[in-house]
Amino acid sequence: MELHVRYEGDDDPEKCTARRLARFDEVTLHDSARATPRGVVLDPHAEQALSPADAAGGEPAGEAPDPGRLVALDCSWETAEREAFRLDGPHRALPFLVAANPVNYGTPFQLNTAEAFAGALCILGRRERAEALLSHFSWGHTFLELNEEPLRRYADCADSSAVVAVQGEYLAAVEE
Ligand SMILES: C[S@@+](CC[C@H](N)C(=O)[O-])C[C@H]1O[C@@H](n2cnc3c(N)ncnc32)[C@H](O)[C@@H]1O
Repeated sequence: MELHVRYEGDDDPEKCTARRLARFDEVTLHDSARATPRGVVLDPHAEQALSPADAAGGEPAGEAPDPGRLVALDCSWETAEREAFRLDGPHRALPFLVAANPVNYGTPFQLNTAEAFAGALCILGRRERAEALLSHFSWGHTFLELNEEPLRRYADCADSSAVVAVQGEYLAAVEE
């Protein structure tokens, strides 16, 4: 599965996970929306949750980009408003997952780009690729440990509704 990043460049370049992943040839950076290829866009504002049904790249059967693409927007959370995600392809939000990176440790939903790709890859059944991505970060294994159970359960879901139902259990537990 190809991993693409619309790189905004408004965050600290020293801490930017997308830049680090690009240095290891794990992702391709693009400096405009036009230059960014169509794929499943990881968008926290999206109406629909990512599910294993998106494994074909979010395209109708027979029209999937081979081998499928995931796209993230790497920007600061201050500028990550709905309008910033004008990128081509079906938009999907990641379900309840907790950040493990030192900047946002323990915060649900607010993942960095490496965590977002890794979470998506696990849900889409590509756990080994997720582990490879996270191996470039000292905190990487912690993301998989913290989210072990939800990631396994989301990956067993048939579709987005089932993912949302599982997510509901974690949200209820947090609110207790
Ligand atoms: C806002 S940027 C912050 C990147 C950070 N500067 C870094 O160094 O990784 C994180 C990106 O990961 C993806 N992402 C993070 N959390 C997400 C969620 N809950 N649902 C969907 N995508 C998410 C989005 O593409 C989002 O724009």
